[in-house]
Amino acid sequence: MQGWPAATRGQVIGLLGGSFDPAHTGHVHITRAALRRFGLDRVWWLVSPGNPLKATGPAPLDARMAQAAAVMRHPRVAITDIEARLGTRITAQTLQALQDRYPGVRFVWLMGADNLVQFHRWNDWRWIMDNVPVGILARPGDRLPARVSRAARIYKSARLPASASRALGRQEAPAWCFVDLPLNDMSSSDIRARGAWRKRDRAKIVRPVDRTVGMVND
Ligand SMILES: Nc1ncnc2c1ncn2[C@@H]1O[C@H](COP(=O)(O)OP(=O)(O)OP(=O)(O)O)[C@@H](O)[C@H]1O
Ligand SMILES: O=C(O)c1ccc[n+]([C@@H]2O[C@H](COP(=O)([O-])O)[C@@H](O)[C@H]2O)c1
Repeated sequence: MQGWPAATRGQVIGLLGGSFDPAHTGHVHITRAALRRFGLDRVWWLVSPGNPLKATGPAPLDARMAQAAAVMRHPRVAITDIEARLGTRITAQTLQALQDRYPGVRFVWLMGADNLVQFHRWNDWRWIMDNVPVGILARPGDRLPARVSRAARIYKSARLPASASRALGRQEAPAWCFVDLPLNDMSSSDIRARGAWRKRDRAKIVRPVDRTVGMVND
């Protein structure tokens, strides 16, 4: 979307950061689950200029934004290039900038279980835990490793049971919650490995690379 998404005081906004290189049904699936399970008013996708821990850069931002907008169509979900606008790619900095820009709005950081496994390698990851509630969504292969990850162990006492997940956005940080959900095994790296993304003229792709997307969005 162009410009800054609207939000009003007291709203709970889930932030799903990602390379989205390309976006796929797994992203759609967890976004819809997050809206429901974490009681969110909105979800904003933060299409990243580039993951600070990945050596190789993603496809051009415009192409990833267009693909993401084609895949994720939902009245309560906005596809944004907020990090490019802010000039940030480190999540802690992005969150701090958003808190400054949207006073009174409650943000929840969303991520798949694979990211919890290596969360302790992120820049200022403890700042994130201490300042923003975190919602974790199950991902094939990563449910168990996530639960025993370093971040999960260190912040064990801040874990909210899944039965209380809808309260996550109203909790004071540190608070995190892991929810199980029907698994979706899509991944961007698989799509890239199949040549279904990078080998095309990415700037022109505006339709979903995965035909099941229509069903998921219905
Ligand atoms: N199938 C999935 N199930 C659960 N979470 C997912 C799934 N796909 C992506 N995610 C989560 O969505 C966020 C953005 O993911 P990202 O854009 O990196 O896609 P990806 O498929 O993980 O890409 P790659 O394969 O290149 O690592 C991350 O928090 C990731 O954990
Ligand atoms: O801030 C960090 O150090 C950091 C390290 C790794 C990943 N992230 C963010 O995590 C999100 C998921 O990244 P990715 O590449 O797995 O889609 C995306 O918003 C990244 O910017 C952030």
